Amino acid sequence: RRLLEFSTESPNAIADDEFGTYNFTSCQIYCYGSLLDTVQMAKLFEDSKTFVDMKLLFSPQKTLEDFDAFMAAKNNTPSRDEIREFVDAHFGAKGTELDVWTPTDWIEHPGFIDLIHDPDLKQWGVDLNNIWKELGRKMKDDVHKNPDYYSIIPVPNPVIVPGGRFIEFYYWDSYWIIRGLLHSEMYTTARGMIENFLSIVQRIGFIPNGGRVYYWGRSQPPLLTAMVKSYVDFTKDDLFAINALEILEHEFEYFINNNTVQAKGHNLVIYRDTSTGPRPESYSEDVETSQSFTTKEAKEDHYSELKSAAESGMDFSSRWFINANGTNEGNLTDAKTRSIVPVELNAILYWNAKMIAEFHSKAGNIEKMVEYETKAQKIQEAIQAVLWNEEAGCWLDYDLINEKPRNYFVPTNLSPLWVKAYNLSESEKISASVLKYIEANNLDSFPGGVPNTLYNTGEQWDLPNVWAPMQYILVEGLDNLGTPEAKALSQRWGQRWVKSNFEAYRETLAMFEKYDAENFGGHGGGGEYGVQTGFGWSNGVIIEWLAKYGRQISLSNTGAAARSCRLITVLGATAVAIVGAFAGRFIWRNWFK
Ligand SMILES: OC[C@H]1O[C@H](O[C@H]2O[C@H](CO)[C@@H](O)[C@H](O)[C@H]2O)[C@H](O)[C@@H](O)[C@@H]1O
Repeated sequence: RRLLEFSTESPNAIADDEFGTYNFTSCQIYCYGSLLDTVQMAKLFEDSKTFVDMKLLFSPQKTLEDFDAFMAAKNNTPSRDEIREFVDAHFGAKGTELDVWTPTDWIEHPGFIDLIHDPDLKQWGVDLNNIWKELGRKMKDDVHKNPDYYSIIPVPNPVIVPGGRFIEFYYWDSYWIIRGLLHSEMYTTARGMIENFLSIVQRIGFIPNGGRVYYWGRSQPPLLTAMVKSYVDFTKDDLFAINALEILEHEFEYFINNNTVQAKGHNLVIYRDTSTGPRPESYSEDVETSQSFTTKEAKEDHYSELKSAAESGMDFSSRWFINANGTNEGNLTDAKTRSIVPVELNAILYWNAKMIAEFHSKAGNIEKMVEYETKAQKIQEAIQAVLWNEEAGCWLDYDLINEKPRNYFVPTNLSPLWVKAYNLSESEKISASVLKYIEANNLDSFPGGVPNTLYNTGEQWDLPNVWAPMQYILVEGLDNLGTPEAKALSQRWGQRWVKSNFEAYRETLAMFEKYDAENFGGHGGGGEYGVQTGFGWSNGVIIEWLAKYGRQISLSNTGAAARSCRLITVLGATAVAIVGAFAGRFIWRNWFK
C-alpha cells in the first residue's frame, strides 16, 4: 500500500490517509512553474539557493497574477534587469524569517570538557560548545501566522542549522548535530529538534531533505529513529520513544512502500524523488546539465536522478554514475541513482526496524516487537544475499541495470558494521575480510581522513573530499566490530580525524563542512557551491570524539615530551633540595655543634 498519494490537481498537495493533508501553498512560487524558471534562468544571484530562500512581499496568488501581467507586458521576453526589478518589488531578503537564537539550555562547561586532557584540545572543546549559540535559529512568529509567504517549513521548536548557506535544518545532518548537543548536555534543544521532525512526519508523511518547501519531493537517509534512540540513551526517557512509535513506524513504512525494488529476488530500497523539474535551489545548474538530453522525458529522468542523489545526501558523486560500459566513469549526465541499490540505506532501514522492535519491547508490545524483528531479519537477509561480496570482502552497492555489484569504494560500503546489520557470530571472519578490503584499497594512506571515493571528478562527494558523517560511520563501525585489529584502526582513524580537524581550526578558526583527505588540516572543495563553514555535523562528530578519546589524545609528541621534561626537572629539583637539606642538617650537627 502506498501511504502517500501526490494529488494530480495540485502536485504539491500531499494526501496521506493516516497523517492528514499538507499543502505547501508557497510551492507555486518556490518549487516549480514559470516564475521560478524565469528568475532562476536569469541567474540574478551568485548562488541559485538565494532566490528560493527569499520572503514573498505579497501572497503567492497576487505574486503570480503580477508575474503574468509583467510577462504579458514584456512580450514574454523580459530583460535581466527587468526581471531583477520584478524580484526586488516582490521579494524581501533571504533568511529574514529566522532569528539567531541562543539555546536556553546551553551551558558553559558541559562534562565532556573535563574528559579532555590536552589543554589546546580542551580549549577547542569549549570553542565548539560555544558555536551552538551561533548556529541556533528560531522562526519569527510571522512564519506561523503567514506560512504562505515563506519557503521555510514551519516547525514548533528552534533548531541548530548546519551553517553557511544552509540556514535551515537538514535531515541527516541533524543526527550528528543532535548527538553533539546531547554530549553538550543540551537535552531540551535536542528533544525540540526531534519533536520538530515527529511533527513533520505527522503533517507531511515523511521528512524532506531540508526545512524548505522546495525539498518536498525527496527525503534524506532516514535517521529519525536513531535520533530518538540517541536521546533515550542519554536521558533514559523510554517513554519518549514509546510515544513516538506510531510516527517512527510510519516513516519506516513510507520508505519501504515508496522506495522498494527487487534485486536477485529480494526486496531492497533505493533513493528516489517524486517531484518534477530541476532542483529549485540549483535550477540553472540542472537545466545546463540537462542540455545533453533531447526529449522532455529524458530531461525529467535526468532531474529525477539528480534529486535522488540529493536524497542520498551524497550530491554529487561518481558513486551514482553508470556509463554505457557499466562503470562509474563519467559526469552528472551519467547519474543513475535510481538504478543503484545503496548499502547504507538498507542498513539504516534494518537498524530502524531493530530500534522500533526494541521500543515496542520496552512498551510490552510483544506482537509488534516480533513483527519488527522479522522485518529486520528480512532486510538483513537481503543485504547478505545481494550486497555482501565475498570476493571483495565487503558490502558493495548493486547496479540494477547491469545486474552486478559496483566494486568502487565508498565509506558507506562499511555501513553495516555501524548498525550491526550482519550476522554477529561472524564478526571474526568479517573483520579479517574488511581489513583486507581496507588494505587493498589503500584507505589508510590518506593523511586527512578516508576520502569519499577514490575517483576525482570535481564533485564534492568524490576524492579528495572527506566528510565527518562518513568518518563517523567508518570509525564507529570498526569499533563495533570488536576485534583488536579493527578497534586499533578505528581508534587511529578517529584520533587522526580529531587532530586533522583541529589543525584546520588552529589555522583558520573555522569548522568546515568537508575536509581534504590528501592534506592533513586542509578543507574540502569542488561541487556546485563554495566550501561552507559552521558546521553542524563536523562539530557534532568532534565533540563526540573529544568525549571518547579526550583522555588519550595529545596534540604533539613534542608537547608531551616537553611536559615530561618539565616534570623530570621539577622532580629532580625537589630531590636535590631534599638531599641538600639533609646534608645541611648533617653538616650543621656534626661539624658546627
Ligand atoms: O544546494 C545544493 C545541495 O545542497 C545540500 O546538500 C549538501 O548540504 C547538505 C547540508 O549540509 C547535506 O545534507 C548534503 O549531504 C550536502 O550534499 C542539499 O541537501 C541538497 O539537496 C542540495 O541540492
